[in-house]
Amino acid sequence: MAAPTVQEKLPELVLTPVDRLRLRRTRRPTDFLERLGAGSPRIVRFRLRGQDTYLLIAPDLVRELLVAQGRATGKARGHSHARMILGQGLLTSDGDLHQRQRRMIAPAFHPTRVEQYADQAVVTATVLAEHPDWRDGAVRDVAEDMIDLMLLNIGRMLFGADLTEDAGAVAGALTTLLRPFERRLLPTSKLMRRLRTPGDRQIAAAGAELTRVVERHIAEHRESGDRGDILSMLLSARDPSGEPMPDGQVRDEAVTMMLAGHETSAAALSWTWLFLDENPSVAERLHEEVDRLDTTPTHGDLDRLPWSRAVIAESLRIMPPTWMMSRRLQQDVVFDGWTVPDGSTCIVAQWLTHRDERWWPTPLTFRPERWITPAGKFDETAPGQPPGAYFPFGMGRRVCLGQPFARAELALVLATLTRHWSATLIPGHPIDIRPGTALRPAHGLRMTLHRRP
Ligand code: HEM
Repeated sequence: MAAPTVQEKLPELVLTPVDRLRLRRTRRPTDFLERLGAGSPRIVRFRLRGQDTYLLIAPDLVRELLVAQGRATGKARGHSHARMILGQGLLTSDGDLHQRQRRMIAPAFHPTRVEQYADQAVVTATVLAEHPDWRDGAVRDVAEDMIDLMLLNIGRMLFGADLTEDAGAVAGALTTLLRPFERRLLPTSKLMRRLRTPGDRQIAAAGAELTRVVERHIAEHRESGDRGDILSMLLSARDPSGEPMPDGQVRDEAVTMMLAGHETSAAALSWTWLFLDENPSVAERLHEEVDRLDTTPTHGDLDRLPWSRAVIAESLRIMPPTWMMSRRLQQDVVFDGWTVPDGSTCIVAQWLTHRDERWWPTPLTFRPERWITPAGKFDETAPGQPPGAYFPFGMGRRVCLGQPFARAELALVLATLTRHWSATLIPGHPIDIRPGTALRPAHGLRMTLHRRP
């Protein structure tokens, strides 16, 4: 059967005035996604700020967009705010520039380098585990501590340096970036969006602050030469014609990695602390696994940490730090027999697909055992989910460049910290999500620390 023509459009999901009112009151764009996904459609067409937009929920459609049609898509318009800070870095660039940059940067994520970065992350986590602020009975905002830890990790990995003194600038810039994203998906009025989002000037100021931090590190690297970190690689990289990366591009890539690589990982670990508190038997099995390690784990121990890896995989499934992604079609594409026209925005949402009972039995139950094979190994295909049902790091040409590092880092940091510590949420602490550039706990995570015997 021939695909319907562009004129025979997929019927539009029209939100009722009550829906719109309700959504206007929520701070959570994920509520909007859930409203669109109600009734378990595979694909939904709706109007977003006067534009035809398609939400692809079924795994095969997610794959079709991100993998099969990877060349026929670009980043959606919604990235214009992000470009004010990230410039033409990997996350926000498109086409030939993106491809050239990705090729030039890929060696920085060679497996031997990833091993070094991951082992460095363990060193940083050990410092936190032994920090005087982490004492038995102390109440900490664990989400904040995870942000600080990941900022230290990304600083070491990128600049071979301690980012602590720049933490304020980086965190402030992030917050500024975060707000427009939070409102982006909601069908609110233009006025509401303007009231709730920072102006261009504030965003530009946040970008300038980040530029200052990165430029200082570039200058220091030029003086000291190769330090074995990512910035050294960026400065020494050459394109096929032997040209180095212009300084502005190095800045954009470094800022991109600083932002892409720390908030996501911190969010993943924060939710994991909460899941462990809510699921004592999971925590117990984790403690048994990490107690079997004689010393602090290293990258070489990952095979001995299947449960730690399964806990992280399950956490990334239920609380995916990247909870949705968008693309702009650069040609007509047929999805499920419907022709989606060139120029349309397509959205895929980990928040929906990862939590859909069509592909995940008891989707909201935290069950790390899904990821364990009968032989007791961690395996990402163990749940038997269809391809495209699990994509915390994206898929296809633009799959997360930091993925191998992030997976190793998360499992090793978790193992390192839980060898010495467990944590319980303080009674009455409110739990809600804050879906910004990453899905974070809206009110932080105030937890009591318990030193393990
Ligand atoms: C739990 C941790 C992380 C998660 C969940 C995550 C998620 C993602 C996702 C979903 C994408 C694809 C975005 C899209 O296709 O539109 C992405 C891209 C990217 N990520 Fe990550 N990420 C994580 C950690 C990291 C780390 C640690 C780094 C670097 C040190 C990093 C660097 C990047 C870069 C450079 C891209 C852009 C790739 C491209 O467009 O070619 N990420 N990430």
